[in-house]
Amino acid sequence: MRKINEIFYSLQGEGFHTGTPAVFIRLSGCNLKCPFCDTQHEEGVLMTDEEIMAEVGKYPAMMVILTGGEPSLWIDREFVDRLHQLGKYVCIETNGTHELPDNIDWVTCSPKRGAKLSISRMDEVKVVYESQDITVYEQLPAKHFFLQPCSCSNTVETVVRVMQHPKWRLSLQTHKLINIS
Ligand SMILES: C[S@@+](CC[C@H](N)C(=O)[O-])C[C@H]1O[C@@H](n2cnc3c(N)ncnc32)[C@H](O)[C@@H]1O
Ligand SMILES: Nc1nc2[nH]cc(C(=O)O)c2c(=O)[nH]1
Ligand code: SF4
Ligand SMILES: [Mg+2]
Repeated sequence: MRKINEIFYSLQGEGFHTGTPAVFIRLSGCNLKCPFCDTQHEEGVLMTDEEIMAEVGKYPAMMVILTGGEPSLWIDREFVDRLHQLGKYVCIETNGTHELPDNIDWVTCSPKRGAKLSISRMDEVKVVYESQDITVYEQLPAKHFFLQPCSCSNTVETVVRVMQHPKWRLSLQTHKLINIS
């Protein structure tokens, strides 16, 4: 059984896959308490993997995004395999503090200040911009680097910082801009 906060169908709003239809599986619970966190994830219902797969199977999208809370605390290789058996491409949104199963297709790592990283593989880095030094993240082993305004509040500052550090690209939370989930 896994504690599920919500399963919903939307577009990936952020980062490299922005605009791609995806089923989101939001697992409940996190090991961090980021002051800016935009997600209420503590509530949830226990579901079997069969129930989760049945819900995911209702939607036509190929992409599944595991998020939370911190999904790495709650998922394993077998869970990812089951999604693969449904023909899904499995992405994860993680703070990077906990190891991941090695069969995930796409890893989005969003490092948090003061939280030590424990993962060695990531496809994209997505930093929530709070005026911190972003160059410390530039040695991470990712192909893509995104800087994301915090709660859509500091977009101009984020644009300026990206233009000063062109290794980075702007990630907007586009779902918030168009009022979808
Ligand atoms: C809610 S978190 C869940 C996954 C994981 N715990 C993590 O932090 O990566 C999903 C994404 O939203 C980002 N995020 C959280 N609060 C935000 C905010 N207020 N503004 C912009 N991005 C935010 C996180 O950094 C992460 O990239
Ligand atoms: N549309 C949409 N895209 C997202 N990308 C990452 C999200 C998350 O909360 O992890 C998220 C979300 O909550 N909604
Ligand atoms: S790690 Fe992610 S889910 Fe956990 S508090 Fe921070 S932003 Fe929210
Ligand atoms: Mg979100």
